[in-house]
Amino acid sequence: MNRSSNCFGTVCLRAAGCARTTRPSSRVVTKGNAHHVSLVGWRRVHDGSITSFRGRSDLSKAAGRSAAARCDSANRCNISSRYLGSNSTSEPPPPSARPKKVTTLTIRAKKRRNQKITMVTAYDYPSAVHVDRAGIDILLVGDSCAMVELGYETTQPMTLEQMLHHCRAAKRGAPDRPLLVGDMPFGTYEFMDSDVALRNAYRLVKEGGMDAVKFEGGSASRARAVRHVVEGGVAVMGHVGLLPQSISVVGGFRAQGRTAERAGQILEEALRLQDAGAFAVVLECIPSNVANIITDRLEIPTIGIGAGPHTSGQVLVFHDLLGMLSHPHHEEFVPKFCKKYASVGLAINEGLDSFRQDVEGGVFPGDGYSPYKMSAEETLRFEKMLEGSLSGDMRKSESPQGEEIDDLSLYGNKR
Ligand SMILES: Nc1nc(=O)c2c([nH]1)NC[C@@H]1CN(c3ccc(C(=O)N[C@@H](CCC(=O)O)C(=O)O)cc3)CN21
Ligand SMILES: CC(C)C(=O)C(=O)O
Repeated sequence: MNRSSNCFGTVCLRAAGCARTTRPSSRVVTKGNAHHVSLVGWRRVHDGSITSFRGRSDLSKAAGRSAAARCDSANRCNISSRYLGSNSTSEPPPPSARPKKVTTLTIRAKKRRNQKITMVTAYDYPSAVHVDRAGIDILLVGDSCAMVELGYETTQPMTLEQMLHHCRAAKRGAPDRPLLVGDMPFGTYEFMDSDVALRNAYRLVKEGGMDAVKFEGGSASRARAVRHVVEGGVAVMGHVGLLPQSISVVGGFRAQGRTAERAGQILEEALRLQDAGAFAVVLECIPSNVANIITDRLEIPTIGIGAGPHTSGQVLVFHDLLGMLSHPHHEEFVPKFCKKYASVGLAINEGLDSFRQDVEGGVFPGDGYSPYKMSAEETLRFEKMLEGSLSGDMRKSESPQGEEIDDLSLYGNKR
């Protein structure tokens, strides 16, 4: 076993749940030829309380340095051991160290305490794991999935079945900590009969594993549906300003609320959604001053996208903020309000290009990536068999590796 993984199995396991380490948390200690990482510190957990931790892991010097760095980053990132691939999980994390579930109450409390709320979209297992690891408060399985994952030009084609498929994958990636919000797809909640909305909201909760659902729009009839769904026991996030699902009415993905009348209307819609029981509301593509006033007038938090810095929180699309969409098909949809925090698309292009070059040039796999060997004895038997000197019966003869195979895990590791 890689000695540095001790650190993940014991120390960082206890660190799961911390949001921020408030004292230095790791130190590589060298005594003669022995090295270990000493971890002692205090951390603030998600409910705001402070807790202490202490740990030690014996390491080689190089592994020590890298483990210390990884543990520090684990502390910062608030991750649980299952995401770190720990293979020494004999010691379960104490309940106090488990990641604390973000709830609608947590979100409301953050606004009251003047703490910014973070929300990022994720549509599948790996992106949900990443969003969870980064300590983001709210994971939105948004219907922008239709555009960034499924290649549609708008969000309108997304079906409830497609949404459920993506919700289930995201849920498997982030089952414990972030608040999971699923978008109600276009055509699943607008009917005058609010029971349709309630029925579909129940599906996102029961089959998709979502904690809450999001509706676009703040008309009186939309607010009635929101009230009905909240009364039915499903938390609802509202969404005003630019409503991408109504693109055929609006005419394009562009800013809203730039006249006094329209800004007043958006404020009214947000107040109506609050009154109907929404726990938060997204403000999309509106001027900063308008978002500021709406945030001030509302009791519930506002989550902005292209709405300036004064909202209670911010949301961005996963692919946009990570710079994944360097393909021209995507680039035309990346909004100008989006800051790119990474160039993942570039890294993907480079990786794929290198693979192609390596295979075409005969460089990959080479000896280094051809791990499966046949013993000299079996090679000889094989050669003889090919020469036709072995009978069919002998081919079935017990292989010396037969028992060993039983002892291997699905991934070929020795148990
Ligand atoms: N990748 C992605 N990111 C998003 O944030 C996002 C989606 N897709 N799909 C659904 C909606 C659509 N969004 C968008 C997309 C583009 C602009 C944008 O850049 N609009 C330009 C004007 C474009 C025009 O006039 O046609 C602007 O100046 O506001 C705004 C919001 C936000 N949402
Ligand atoms: C952009 C966000 C707010 C959204 O609604 C989506 O991702 O669908």
